[in-house]
Amino acid sequence: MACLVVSIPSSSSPSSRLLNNSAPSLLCNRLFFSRSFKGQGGHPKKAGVYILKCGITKAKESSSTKPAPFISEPHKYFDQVVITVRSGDGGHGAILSMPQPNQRTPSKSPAKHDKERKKKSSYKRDFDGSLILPMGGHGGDVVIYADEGKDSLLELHKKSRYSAKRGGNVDAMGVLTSQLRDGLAAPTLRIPVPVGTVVKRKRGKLLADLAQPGEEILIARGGQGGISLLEMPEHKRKQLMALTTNVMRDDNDKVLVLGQPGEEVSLELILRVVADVGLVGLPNAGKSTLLAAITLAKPDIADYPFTTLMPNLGRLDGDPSLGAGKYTSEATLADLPGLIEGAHLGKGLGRNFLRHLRRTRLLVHVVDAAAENPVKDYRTVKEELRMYNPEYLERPYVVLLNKIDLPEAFDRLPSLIQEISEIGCNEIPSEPEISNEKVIQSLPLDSEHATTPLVSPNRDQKEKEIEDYSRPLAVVGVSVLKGIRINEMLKEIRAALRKCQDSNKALELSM
Ligand SMILES: Nc1nc2c(ncn2[C@@H]2O[C@H](COP(=O)(O)OP(=O)(O)OP(=O)(O)O)[C@@H](O)[C@H]2O)c(=O)[nH]1
Repeated sequence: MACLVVSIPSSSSPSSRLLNNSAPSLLCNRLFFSRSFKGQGGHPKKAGVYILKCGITKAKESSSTKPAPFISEPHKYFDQVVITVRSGDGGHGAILSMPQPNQRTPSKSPAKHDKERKKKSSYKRDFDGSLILPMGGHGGDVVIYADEGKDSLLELHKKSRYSAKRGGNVDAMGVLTSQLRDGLAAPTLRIPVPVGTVVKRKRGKLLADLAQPGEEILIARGGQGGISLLEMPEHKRKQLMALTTNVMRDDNDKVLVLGQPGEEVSLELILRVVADVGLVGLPNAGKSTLLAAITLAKPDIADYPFTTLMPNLGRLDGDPSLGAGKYTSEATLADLPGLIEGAHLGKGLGRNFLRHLRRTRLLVHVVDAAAENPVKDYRTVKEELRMYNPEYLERPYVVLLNKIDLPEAFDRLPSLIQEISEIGCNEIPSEPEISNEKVIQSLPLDSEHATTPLVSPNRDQKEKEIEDYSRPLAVVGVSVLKGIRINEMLKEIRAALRKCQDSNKALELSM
């Protein structure tokens, strides 16, 4: 039995979570673990080391269940993948000859002659009487479509090549008969991706933005099936060429008999979450708790930072007080992983996720009001948003001062509300500067991969400070965990959503 001694800083830290979660699944087939904690002087709970005892077991190799490829940092992969797709080759046609009249029978009975004539006339013919010869089947196309049932691109990492089937060949024994059919066309290979997936050629141009469920794009067209040719002795050719277009003239014609090859395309798929509202804040502020409190989503919640590794989505019901108009106040909320200082440069988990705010129309800042300096935290997040994309600061937003069930938060709530409400200028942009479409169009796709922050071409924006952008639409003290002032918070979020809708309508009218 071998002993593996591992120093684990804290049992609840992300690193130990990674160990707890991933190690057994990686190694259990071969090893077993027993874990004990040795603190200093044998005292439990003091700084020390974990001893992992591992031994080799005779784990059964399951032939049917292959171990899934290990994805060590799923958050880095859930929204981006490179795949290669190939459409199917076309099926082959055939080189055919006309059936020979039976030479052994010296004289044909009239009945037999009639039968043969009928047989000849039952060949498929075009409107001008020329023969239609069978073709090889069309190779399978490759289509990518937006499927509401998918929420990440993780699955596509398990398989990086997708090939459609080839078309069927003309099934012939070399002789033209009336039974000959075209080769079977191969089915289209349909690859589902989450709604909000952007499809690009690898290091190339944008092909599609599949922002609506069911939207699809034909990525690679299957190869065309080969045609069939009639092989004829020279002396009969003249007469037959009048009857069919596909009479062989020379060896080069044979090329047409082979099905055309399918196309191979390397693609980059990038997911941009589609949500109306983006929840932003430092790690541990309570974003996931908020999502779980007001929607049916079940995000991971824990008291250590970066519990959220991938954006979680939840659906906020419409406001019942609006009666029939309630459905206009429904919204999708996205809980993004916590941002930290330097997120726009890729620190923490930030940069990968900042792009998921692009399609949102309202931001909800969640601030831990019990933290040491909530105002500084709030500014940090705003600054990160500004550095990544200044247009994010032009979106309407609401600030939630969370955890007011804790006395340290509750006592300073009035002063915090006042201080945060006053950060920014009073004017609300006279014309709505952002619509989702406008934002998406204005952002170059290359910025997905840029290592430097995205800088708007607008010089004014570049020079603007946080104070130069508008103030929050509302600042609300709340405890999402204890359910304090939830209704007031929902009222403000819905009012802000309505405002966004109104300004989008105004924008549409002005265009
Ligand atoms: N006392 C109190 N604790 C809260 C409240 N809301 C959230 N928490 C706690 O704060 C911790 C962090 O909450 P999360 O919802 O995971 O925070 P998050 O902002 O999603 O964190 P990341 O995933 O790191 O971005 C958890 O232990 C929650 O129980 C609240 O209103 N009051």
